[in-house]
Amino acid sequence: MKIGIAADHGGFDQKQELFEYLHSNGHDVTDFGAFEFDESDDYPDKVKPLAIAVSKGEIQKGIAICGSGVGVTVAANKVPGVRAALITEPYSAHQGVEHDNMNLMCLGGRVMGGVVLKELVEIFITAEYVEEERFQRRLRKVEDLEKEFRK
Ligand SMILES: O=C(CO)[C@H](O)[C@H](O)[C@H](O)COP(=O)(O)O
Repeated sequence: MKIGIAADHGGFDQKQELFEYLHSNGHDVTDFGAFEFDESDDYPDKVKPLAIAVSKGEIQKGIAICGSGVGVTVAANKVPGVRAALITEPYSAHQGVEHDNMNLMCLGGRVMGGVVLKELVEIFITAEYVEEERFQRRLRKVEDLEKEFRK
């Protein structure tokens, strides 16, 4: 499984730490930037390459971090095929994958840190989508929504 990670300035330090954590634990993880701290960078620019890679299926699990986690969530969900959510606690980190096939987990670097972030990442990357009819039906409806409003 390929994992991708990205952050703006609000999550830069946490992104560096999580990349090292995942890499040193033997995961296939790609850093999509930011590659240096720039307090004037903008979250849509920073999450876009990761969201595109998730959309193309090049990355199976994406992790995006900004200050609150809200900006990267909003931006990533504009890319077709991305199912991004802001995650702050363990239940949603696995249920979001099991029920909703969440493929991009968003985190707030200014509201969470350290061990909590690592725990949420562990839960997210180990969770698997459960192919039950009701979940499939709901995801088809999400795809229909996407198609309805696609230009
Ligand atoms: O949290 C964010 C968006 O939801 C961003 O990461 C920024 O931290 C936030 O917008 C604050 O921006 P600032 O330029 O650092 O004041």
